[in-house]
Amino acid sequence: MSGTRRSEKARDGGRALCRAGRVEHTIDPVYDGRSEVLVLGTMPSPKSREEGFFYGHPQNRFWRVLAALFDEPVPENNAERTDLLLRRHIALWDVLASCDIEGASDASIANAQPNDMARILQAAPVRRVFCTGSTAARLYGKLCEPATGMAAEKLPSTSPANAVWSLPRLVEAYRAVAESVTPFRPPALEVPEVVALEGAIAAAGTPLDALMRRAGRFLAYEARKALEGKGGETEKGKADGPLPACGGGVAKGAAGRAVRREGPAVVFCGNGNNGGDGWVAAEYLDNWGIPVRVITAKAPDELTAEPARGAALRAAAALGPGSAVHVAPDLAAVESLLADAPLALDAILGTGFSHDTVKPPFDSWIRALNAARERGTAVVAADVPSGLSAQTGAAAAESVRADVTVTMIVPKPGLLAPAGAPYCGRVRVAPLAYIEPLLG
Ligand SMILES: NC(=O)C1=CN([C@@H]2O[C@H](COP(=O)(O)OP(=O)(O)OC[C@H]3O[C@@H](n4cnc5c(N)ncnc54)[C@H](OP(=O)(O)O)[C@@H]3O)[C@@H](O)[C@H]2O)[C@@H](O)CC1
Ligand SMILES: [K+]
Repeated sequence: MSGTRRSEKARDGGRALCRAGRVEHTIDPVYDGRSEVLVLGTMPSPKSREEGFFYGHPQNRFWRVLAALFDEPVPENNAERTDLLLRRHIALWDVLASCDIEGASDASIANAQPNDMARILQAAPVRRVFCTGSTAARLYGKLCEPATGMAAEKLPSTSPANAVWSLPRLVEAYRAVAESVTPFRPPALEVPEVVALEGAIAAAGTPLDALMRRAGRFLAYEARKALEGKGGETEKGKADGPLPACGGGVAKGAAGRAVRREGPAVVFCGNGNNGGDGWVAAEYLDNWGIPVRVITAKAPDELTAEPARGAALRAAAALGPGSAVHVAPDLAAVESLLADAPLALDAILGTGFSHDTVKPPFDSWIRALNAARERGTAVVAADVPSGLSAQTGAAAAESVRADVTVTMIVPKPGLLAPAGAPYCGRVRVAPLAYIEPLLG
């Protein structure tokens, strides 16, 4: 009963059915049996019809609002937008099935025919209905409410035309949506179960390289928050986008410690897929205006693990002139790069590691990282602090002490174990995919 598969009509962006003046809705609703709120617009704009998905205009703030509400990075494509909605138990559609309309002008709507809301309401336990603007709310009240018996709550439009509503105000107005859905708390899974889950996610349509992109973006998102000194706070109204490059001064770091902010962020990448997360994060940080120094034992074309190799090649090519890659630097160079770093990312070892000792050069990198943290560098770990067994929490002789650990998809037992927890700092689970239907 999934409403998420896009029809032939949707894939052609609705152009075939978009006659002059008369527009027919051609994008399938997003919902499933877990959707608890229904969010309705009026009718997709020409840009959305072209994109084949809701709120497709790059200036429309709908996706930025939703991402900020749930404290996660802004989704970048329609698969990620669908995933966000389903993960957060939100159904999305529009009030109208067809109407006469000029461009994206709600004011010009005439001869409106409503969508049949029973399609969603009979399949999903929807508790509240929200409309994203006055026209949608008015048309819903007139054309849909008599059939549904559910009143809709009016939200401000996220359209760029509604400039009087700033992004932070929009986020506050939309908070009722987030407060109406039941948060999903992912269970801790054993490492072999996590590997199996990654396979199931891939089989369900999100290949591992796409998953790694989401992982690295989430890591960069949390790292940027650590740099801003926001720690565990929910980011209210903050859009992804360029921030000023690191300037001078001192801010409160992720753990509330004083963090120096003079130099580029340092990203340590191992040779496996944990390193791949680091490469993607480096690319995002650089793209957001935060210069990085990537430290790697091997050049991207020497890596063999996939999808890490592809991620590293892409990131190395994308880094701007303010950033740099250091292949197999000696320890003095590593220490020098860390000397002024406000932020360091630990993407050396992840779930692939469970040993008593860490091999060179990674052992010396970990020592240097921990020493830098003692001097005020904020440390954000990818998936698990390097040196720690994600499965048991046992720490190797050299193990990273992190301020924040961004663990992918689900918590792992080692992060929660008494032996492992002190190394992790604040643990943030990155909800990279809609896993509820896959958990059996
Ligand atoms: N699969 C996916 O698509 C996704 C995966 N994701 C990410 O992948 C991570 C798992 O990646 P993985 O399985 O590649 O293992 P990983 O933790 O990088 O370690 C392997 C490296 O460790 C090294 N090594 C081993 N022993 C060592 C020692 N004693 N001392 C030193 N080094 C040692 C070993 O080197 P080698 O022994 O081969 O020389 C190899 O290079 C996971 O944690 C998550 O972050 C997410 O992006 C989501 C999508
Ligand atoms: K790590």
